[in-house]
Amino acid sequence: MPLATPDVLDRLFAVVSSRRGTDTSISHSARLLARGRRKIAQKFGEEAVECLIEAVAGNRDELISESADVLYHLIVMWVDAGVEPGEVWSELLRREGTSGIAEKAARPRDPLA
Ligand SMILES: N=c1c2ncn([C@@H]3O[C@H](COP(=O)(O)OP(=O)(O)OP(=O)(O)O)[C@@H](O)[C@H]3O)c2ncn1[C@@H]1O[C@H](COP(=O)(O)O)[C@@H](O)[C@H]1O
Repeated sequence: MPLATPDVLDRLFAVVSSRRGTDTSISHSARLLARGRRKIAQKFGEEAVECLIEAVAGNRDELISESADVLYHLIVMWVDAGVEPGEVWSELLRREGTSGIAEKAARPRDPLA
């Protein structure tokens, strides 16, 4: 049994990638990928909204479950867009140690603002 570590995201990405172009009657990922980018984006948006509803309601267990749905649908979106998980991990690594407050303060000022 694999460990419950973030490696599960890399494994999930590999499985969803392998489903592209396969039988849509046995794979939900294959079905979603076949339905196209707009549907994939719509499903991600729906899952994100369900997730935030549980967060606001303070439903901890449902928040965990909906978070897993969001991550699955985000990964389907990456597969469709040709984004590799490592590219996102690299972006997170690049940001590591930089406070969001400091990053925002360092942005060029909009002269029209
Ligand atoms: N993590 C998930 C996962 N999370 C959610 N879902 C499915 O996402 C679907 C969401 O259901 P909805 O009714 O909201 O969406 P829908 O069926 O597209 O319906 P409509 O919105 O079109 O009406 C359900 O069928 C869930 O089972 C997932 N399906 C698959 N996985 C993982 O992906 C792997 C590959 O799955 P398959 O591609 O199905 O083999 C699995 O082994 C799992 O590890």
